Amino acid sequence: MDSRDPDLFPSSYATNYEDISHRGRTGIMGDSHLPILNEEEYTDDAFIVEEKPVSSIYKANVTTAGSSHSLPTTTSSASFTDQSNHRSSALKQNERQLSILDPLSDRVSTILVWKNLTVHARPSKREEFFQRVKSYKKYIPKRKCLLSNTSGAITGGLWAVMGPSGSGKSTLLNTLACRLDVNTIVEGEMRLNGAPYDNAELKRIAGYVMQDDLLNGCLTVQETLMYAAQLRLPRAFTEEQRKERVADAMADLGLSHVHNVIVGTPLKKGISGGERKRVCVGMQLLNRPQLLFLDEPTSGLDSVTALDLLRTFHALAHGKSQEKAVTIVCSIHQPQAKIFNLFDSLILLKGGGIIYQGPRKQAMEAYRIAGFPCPVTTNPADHLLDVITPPRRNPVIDTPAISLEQQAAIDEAILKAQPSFDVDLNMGVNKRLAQMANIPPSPPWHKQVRILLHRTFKEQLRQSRIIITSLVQTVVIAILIGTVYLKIGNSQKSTTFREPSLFFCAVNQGVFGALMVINSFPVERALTLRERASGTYFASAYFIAKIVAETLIQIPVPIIFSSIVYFLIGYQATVGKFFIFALFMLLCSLAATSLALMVSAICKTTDMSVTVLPLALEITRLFGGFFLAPSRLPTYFVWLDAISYIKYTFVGTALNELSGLKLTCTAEQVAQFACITTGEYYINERGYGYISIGGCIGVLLGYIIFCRIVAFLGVRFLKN
Ligand SMILES: Nc1ncnc2c1ncn2[C@@H]1O[C@H](COP(=O)(O)OP(=O)(O)OP(=O)(O)O)[C@@H](O)[C@H]1O
Repeated sequence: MDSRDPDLFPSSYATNYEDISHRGRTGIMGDSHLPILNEEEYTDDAFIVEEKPVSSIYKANVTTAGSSHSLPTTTSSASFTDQSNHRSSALKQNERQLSILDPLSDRVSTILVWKNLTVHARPSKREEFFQRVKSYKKYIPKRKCLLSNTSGAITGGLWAVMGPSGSGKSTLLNTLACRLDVNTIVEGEMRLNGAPYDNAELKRIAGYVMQDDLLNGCLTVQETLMYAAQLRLPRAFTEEQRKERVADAMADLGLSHVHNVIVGTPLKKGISGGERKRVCVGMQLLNRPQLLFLDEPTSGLDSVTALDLLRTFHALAHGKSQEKAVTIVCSIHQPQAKIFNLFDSLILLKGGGIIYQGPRKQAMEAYRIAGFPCPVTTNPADHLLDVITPPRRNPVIDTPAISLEQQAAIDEAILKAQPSFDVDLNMGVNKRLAQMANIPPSPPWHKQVRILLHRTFKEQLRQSRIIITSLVQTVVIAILIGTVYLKIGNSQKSTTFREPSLFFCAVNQGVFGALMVINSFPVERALTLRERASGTYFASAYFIAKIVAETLIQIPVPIIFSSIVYFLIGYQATVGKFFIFALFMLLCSLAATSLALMVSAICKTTDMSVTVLPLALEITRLFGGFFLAPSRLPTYFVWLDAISYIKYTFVGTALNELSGLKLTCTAEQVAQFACITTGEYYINERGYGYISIGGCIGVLLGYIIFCRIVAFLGVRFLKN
């Protein structure tokens, strides 16, 4: 069978191949008709394809490959031998492996090895339900295979994990970084410098930068890095040393010129996309990790920024000093040629299996041996993916698709064209003690609370526009309510205004705060989850700092509201009663924000939260004690009534205002026996007396504490 056998390559692909082969060969021979190449783009030796009898090698490969339908994995090319009982020969073996795998192996400090790694995803509850319904008694849970029996090693330098969309790049990265979803099952072994590792251990020596850059938009670059340094660096570091690390990270990443610029929010422009990505990397670099995982670092960046960023990564991976060299692993989608040429090594994935692993330059050689030399004018990264990605059938231009057999033969040929190597789990075992010895822990809990409190205050004050707007809104609404019910006095008529005005005040304070929390918390939660995943702080430290800072910032609003409303409406003018009224407004406002916090911590997304919260608010209003007096409430609604914080605010303020109230009557009202002289009459008539003022305060405090505990549990345990 020839490499251009029409059975193996349908017409369109054969033409394509013909073209590839022709151009490849003319390129080698220096055909003068070829376009003059941009030196930076094409000087890489990956493009210089040596002339060899390609077709014979390919022929041998595809003949043995047969017509297998299964996707290839590295196990087909690697023979695994357990050498744990032969330490010295294992070390020699290590060196040999490293020299095959990694051109920079002499300066490697951390080696990550995995063997027979398989990852499955369990079906979601919904999928499982439908599968059960469909198959009834014969139900066998169907798992989706995300990675199938892969083995490999990551050593020093800059690594690219490439592959078609859905091939498992992020899954491989997340598995190695111990960051998989909870619905996944991992089988196989992973070792770091010869020892099994877990998330906690990896956090100490590795960083992970996710695809989307979640950062605090209102902090500057320097502040962002400084807070990260305070939270992540060992407690023995002095403030000066932390500043030095931050300055170092900014210098390494080319961020010094924007150190004072805010990161930016969708409404307020800050640093550029590439700079945001650098800040994320900088945060991970602060504790000098030996390993850095980056998920799609160039996504969303223009080509110049992407190239610039990758040059920075290349410089970091090849560090100025051995101490500073970081092994960087990036998952990346079809990089441009200049970016591709910056990578030292490559892992090429397809359908959850590894098709190629080793030095980048060698990949082109393997493809050439397999019969697919890269044409000189083609981006090598595109070529690597094009060959392993079967073209889809296109009925419009009548392109026949490649059959599974043909594609499997191509994959097999590429696998066979690579030098085989053994994956030894003991690789790097001799480096372990020197590199991973006791790293001192980061700051204690109370210090984390202090740092986070400082950060939260700073963020809130930077958003002073929101605080000022909320204060202005409070003043305006307080004046409006005050003037609508202006000076109600003590006449018999005043009783028709007193309770509605009290209820309106409770509703106002009980809704305002909730709306602000519901919109902002889900974004903050996502950022917190990410920071905690990097081991930055404890969930409890974050939560306490958040609660304290927000409560302190929230206090002025109900106080200002009460001061305006109370005196404009003219409730009983005694100091004690005013303070009790203001206390109820404060508790009502805190109960509202606590409810909103709980809803958004449980619902997790803004969309879900804004659907659930209005229902909860409506219930608290409906059962607020005003539309339906507590004495007339049907028993089957008692439980809904019990969870309405507005009711306890309203009843509490009504008891406060009506007790001791003296009402005046006209002579006519006395003559008609229509004169009620005390507020207590209304307390009895409406049934407010079933609880005391202290009882209302106690219930509101209990409500606030309960909602905050549930919110904390949501933040602590709901991770996705
Ligand atoms: N937790 C999961 N549950 C179910 N399926 C999953 C899960 N994680 C990944 N997958 C599936 O596994 C396959 C590989 O996903 P992965 O995100 O690793 O691919 P990728 O190569 O990074 O893709 P892309 O380049 O498009 O981001 C996809 O088909 C994806 O839908």
